[in-house]
Amino acid sequence: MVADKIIQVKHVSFTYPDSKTKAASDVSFDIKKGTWTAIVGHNGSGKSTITRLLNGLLLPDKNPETKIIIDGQELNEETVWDIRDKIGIVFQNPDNQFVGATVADDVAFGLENRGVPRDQMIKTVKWAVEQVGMSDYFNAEPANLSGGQKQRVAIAGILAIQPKIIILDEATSMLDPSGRKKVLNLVKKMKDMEDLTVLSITHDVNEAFIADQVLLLNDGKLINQDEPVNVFSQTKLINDLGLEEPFIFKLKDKLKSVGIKIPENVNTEEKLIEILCQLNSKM
Ligand SMILES: Nc1ncnc2c1ncn2[C@@H]1O[C@H](COP(=O)(O)OP(=O)(O)OP(=O)(O)O)[C@@H](O)[C@H]1O
Repeated sequence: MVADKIIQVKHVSFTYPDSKTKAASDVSFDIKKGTWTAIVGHNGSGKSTITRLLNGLLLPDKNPETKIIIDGQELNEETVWDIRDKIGIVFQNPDNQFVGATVADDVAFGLENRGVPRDQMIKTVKWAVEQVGMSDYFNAEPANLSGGQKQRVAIAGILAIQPKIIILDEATSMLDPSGRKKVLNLVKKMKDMEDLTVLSITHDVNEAFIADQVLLLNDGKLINQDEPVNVFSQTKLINDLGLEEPFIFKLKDKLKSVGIKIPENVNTEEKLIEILCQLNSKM
């Protein structure tokens, strides 16, 4: 394995049974360990298909050049269970991911399944619930939590089993702005602390903008792989694909239209606020 590449996808295609078109078409990409990658594309562009291929739920079309390597292991019938253990997935609907009667039970579920000894399980559950800021709800019923809190508990369940990769499959799309922000901040913190590799599948360009890299899909083809600022500054392509520009780009355009020019390299809200404050103090 090339040491820092945790995911290697080479010439992967996939055709659903009875379909004439490829849902993934000769897709190749690498993902570095400890980074955040956003997979972006319109409805039906192949985002979920790629994720299902990564954890072996779908098998690629046969081709001698095709390879999926996860954490040094080539995905095949023998390695698929090992590889699934390395990947935790948070799904879109917070209500569909609970099995436990309390938050603690729920977070313990994956550990129980793996036969983790009780003492260690109690410690790990406490740690994971703390990490996501839900200790006050340890014995609460998941049904009584808000959407954002439910997603944080789902993340705790994943952290408890210590995966190498976490996939957010539209995990924030049903949350309000505050819940969304809390979940994304949490994932960012986890990425930095636990050296997790994050993949988020999203329609939300602002969520994709905080990633380290973006994979842009269209009709099953990977059409761009780059830093978010480079991907989203191709405005025509982004609009042609039916995606929006990130908020920060729109704001810079608006400021420009009223005569306030913001330097090209200012692409975060924090930097923009800093520049506007500097301009304000000179007025
Ligand atoms: N089970 C299936 N059987 C047949 N075709 C499918 C199946 N699932 C998806 N497809 C087709 O494969 C293509 C890619 O679908 P996929 O779900 O991967 O896209 P997506 O980008 O995740 O879409 P969305 O944003 O709507 O979730 C689409 O044309 C879709 O209609």
